[in-house]
Amino acid sequence: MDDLQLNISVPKKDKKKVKGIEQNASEYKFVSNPKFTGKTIARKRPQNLAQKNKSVINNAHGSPKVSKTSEQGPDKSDDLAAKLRDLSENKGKFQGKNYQDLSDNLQLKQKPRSGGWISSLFKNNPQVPRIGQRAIKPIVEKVFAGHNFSDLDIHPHSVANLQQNLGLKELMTVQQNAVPIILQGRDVLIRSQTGSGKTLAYALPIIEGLQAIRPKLNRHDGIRVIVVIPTRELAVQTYELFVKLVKPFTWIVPGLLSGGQKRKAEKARLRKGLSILVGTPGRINDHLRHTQSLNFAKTGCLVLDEADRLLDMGYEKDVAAIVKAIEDHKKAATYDPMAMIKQNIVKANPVDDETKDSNANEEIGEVTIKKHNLTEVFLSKEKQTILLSATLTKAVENLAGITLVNPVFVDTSEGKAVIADSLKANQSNEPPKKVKTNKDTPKVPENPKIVEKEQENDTDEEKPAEVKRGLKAFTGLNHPELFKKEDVKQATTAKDSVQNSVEEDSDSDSDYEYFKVQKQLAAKVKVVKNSEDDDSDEEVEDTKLAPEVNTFAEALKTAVGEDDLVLPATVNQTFLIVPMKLRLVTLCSLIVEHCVVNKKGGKMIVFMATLEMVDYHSELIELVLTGKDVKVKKKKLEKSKAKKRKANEDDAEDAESSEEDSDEFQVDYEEPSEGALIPVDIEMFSLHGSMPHEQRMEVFKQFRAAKSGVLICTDVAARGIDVPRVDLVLQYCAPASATDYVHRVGRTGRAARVGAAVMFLLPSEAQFIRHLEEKRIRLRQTDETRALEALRTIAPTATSVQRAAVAVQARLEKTTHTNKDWLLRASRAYTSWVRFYAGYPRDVREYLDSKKLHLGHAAKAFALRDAPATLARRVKSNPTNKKDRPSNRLTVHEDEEKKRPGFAKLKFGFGGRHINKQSSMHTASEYDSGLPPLEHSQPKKKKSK
Ligand SMILES: Nc1ncnc2c1ncn2[C@@H]1O[C@H](COP(=O)(O)OP(=O)(O)OP(=O)(O)O)[C@@H](O)[C@H]1O
Repeated sequence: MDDLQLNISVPKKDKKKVKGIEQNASEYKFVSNPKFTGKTIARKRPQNLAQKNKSVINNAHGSPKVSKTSEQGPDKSDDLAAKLRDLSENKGKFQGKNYQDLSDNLQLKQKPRSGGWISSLFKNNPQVPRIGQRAIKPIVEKVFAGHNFSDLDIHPHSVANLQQNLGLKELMTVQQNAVPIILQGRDVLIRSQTGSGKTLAYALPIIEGLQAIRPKLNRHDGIRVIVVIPTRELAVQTYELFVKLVKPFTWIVPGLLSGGQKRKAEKARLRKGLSILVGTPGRINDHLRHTQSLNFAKTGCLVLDEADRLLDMGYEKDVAAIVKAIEDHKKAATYDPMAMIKQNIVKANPVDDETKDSNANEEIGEVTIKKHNLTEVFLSKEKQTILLSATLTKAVENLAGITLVNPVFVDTSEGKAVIADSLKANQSNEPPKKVKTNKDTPKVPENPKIVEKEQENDTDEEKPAEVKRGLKAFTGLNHPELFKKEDVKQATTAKDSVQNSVEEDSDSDSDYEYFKVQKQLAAKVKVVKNSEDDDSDEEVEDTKLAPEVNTFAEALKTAVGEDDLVLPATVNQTFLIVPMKLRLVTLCSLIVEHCVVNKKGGKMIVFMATLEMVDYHSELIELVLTGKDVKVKKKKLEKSKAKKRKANEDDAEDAESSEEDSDEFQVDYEEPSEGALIPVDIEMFSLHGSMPHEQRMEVFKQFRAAKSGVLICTDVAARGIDVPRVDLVLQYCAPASATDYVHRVGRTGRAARVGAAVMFLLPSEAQFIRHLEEKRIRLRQTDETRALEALRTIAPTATSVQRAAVAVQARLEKTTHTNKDWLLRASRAYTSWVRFYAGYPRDVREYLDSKKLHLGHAAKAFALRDAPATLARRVKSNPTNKKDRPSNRLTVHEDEEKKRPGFAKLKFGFGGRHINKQSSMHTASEYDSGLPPLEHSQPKKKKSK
């Protein structure tokens, strides 16, 4: 263990360096050890060394003695004057206490028996490397399109509502490109950068499609739209947008199912009826299993927002189950009076195209409102699917291949496929086009109306039957009434033959497999149909109809293969290399600088790795910087303490030993010479996935409303959330992937606003920048020498930046060592981070290598003074430290499976439960959706004889 202890001594040969620092005390610099190898550099301190090295000893009478070390210093008189001033300012503070004067002039003292290891904040730090910038040309996106909402073919009430209630007039690029296509009822995959207005790009046409349904919808008509979203906060935000958009159309009712809430209330809401359902996949699935009134027979549109996240969080089964439920419910809905009436009317009054068009439109005053194809989709048994994300992955490509039929790919980044249409290639019978450069990009008419018109022609005139069949691969085959009789016959024959061939080797338990089979089936049926239509042209038709060989597939493949990431050009991206020991004080400094010094009223988000880190850091920083005690959190803590006390009645003995432990941590601490820190007014917030639902929602609401403040959070806040006025994103812990980096940074600089993003890296992590550069992300290194300057604002009596930093660190450590609770929280945060660090995904592990961590220095970054092994033992041995396991939304009991007839069975996990193998260790608890928790199996009691 010796090699993990921290060194407090100053070896003689280092003294020159120390003096050098003292000389330039005003010019702050990280002191580095140039020979740092990333391995342990500290050594055990001989017990008596501290005494020998005391430079300023304040004896019981307060008379300062100057040590040899300081005598040798060239700026002796200055230094002495500073010390004398300190002494007069802090009269009496040092009575009877011993302080060392090392490189940073101040040291914390600790009882030798609690490990006896203390370290200097500025000593033995590894050198901060300079990372030059490579010539990377980031991809840019034009955010605004230069058109207005009134240019779209949408209801004037919607245009007015957007302007009056949302303050929106000009269209964003993604909206201009995507709205007309969605109004066409086409399946779409949309990729555009963070904060580019994707939510409105799908919500607006959906409302447009729904409001045109006549007779008007009512809430009992069933759920028409399902929007699946990975996190609760994003679900709430999206739901709120729908609420705003339906203002002019009060008969459309949006609803929210987001987990964490009482099932009973949600059930009641579902019974009352909804037109649009926004929810997290786990919760929707939960209701699918337990709520009889939830029915998707009328669902005409499915939106999968943050599609890549939905998949990499292990939600793919939930998503597949929802898609399948829509399919099953539609299939099961044999009696549909509205559809029958509509069909009969059509049969009785065959009309020509012109009359049909005029019937389809409605007159409002002098304006004629067009009925779009999407409205027809809502009235049929078909379904439109929309996938969205700012980042694409192979998994999204697979999902698109499985769920989208004859889709359109909208990518708004420069030089990419603006619109790649799977039907366009088929029509022209041209080989698939390359979409890498502007030159090769499929031509898109500038006016969205033209796009719409062209597509109308494509679908309505040239290939209506094909579109009808192809567009809805899953629903069409199961709803023969949509086809002519002969089509049905062929479809059924083809279906049978494909089904037979596939059933043998398919995994009938897997929803995902089910969709693959369905997709194959749909493609094969199309081929069969066409070969019968024209035998001689078989080969050509085959190529034409295979959805894989088209512009869409090529464009998507290229986009995924290139793996380039796009960030708003308005965000100034930088990184700061901070030695481990200085991380916490540097964080405090940046918070003070951003919220107090530079921009009064700055609003920032700080991303940390684990929920334990979030809890601990937010409370600690709030207490140290503002002096405020967090009452709510304390209450929560007391509650959980009481609960634990009840549960552990027989822990009296352990409690006693814990008391002893806390004694051990009563550090002989005194304020450093700088005296008390000046409290500043900063509002702190914290957010993570394991917080109680109400608290989580309240924090989100408060932070959104706040004019300034700091939100410390995990990646639960990295996706989609749109908090106004966030002007700085700070990544305190490196992200698990370049994609996560993009989404975290994307919380600022939204809708073309200016923002800044800073990432903290350890010296050993510096090469992570190269990894980001490979994805065309370019960052600039910030000068670390100024990073701590803001601390002088809160420690104004400090004579140097270093002194201020030590004073803040001292206060942080003092707070952490006040009592057992604090220490446990710190230890938990520390161990959770170490564990997290060891679990970085393989492709970033070479840059974020846990073997290069200095665990002793890391303890300092958690304001701990104890050796890592002691901490780990403490955390492990404390019986009250057993955390409640987060409820696992991926677990479903077998008896629940049976509640909904026809619901697909999932694979068996341990102990008769179904467990999704792909649940990610990094995110599982963050995205809990409220399903019942795992029950711990009780060990069988031995029968007493
Ligand atoms: N036409 C518009 N003009 C101005 N602001 C807009 C417009 N459309 C949307 N916005 C605003 O842009 C912000 C970002 O929108 P949104 O949350 O939909 O982005 P996003 O692309 O979904 O981002 P992310 O990928 O991070 O989820 C929101 O504050 C929204 O109100």
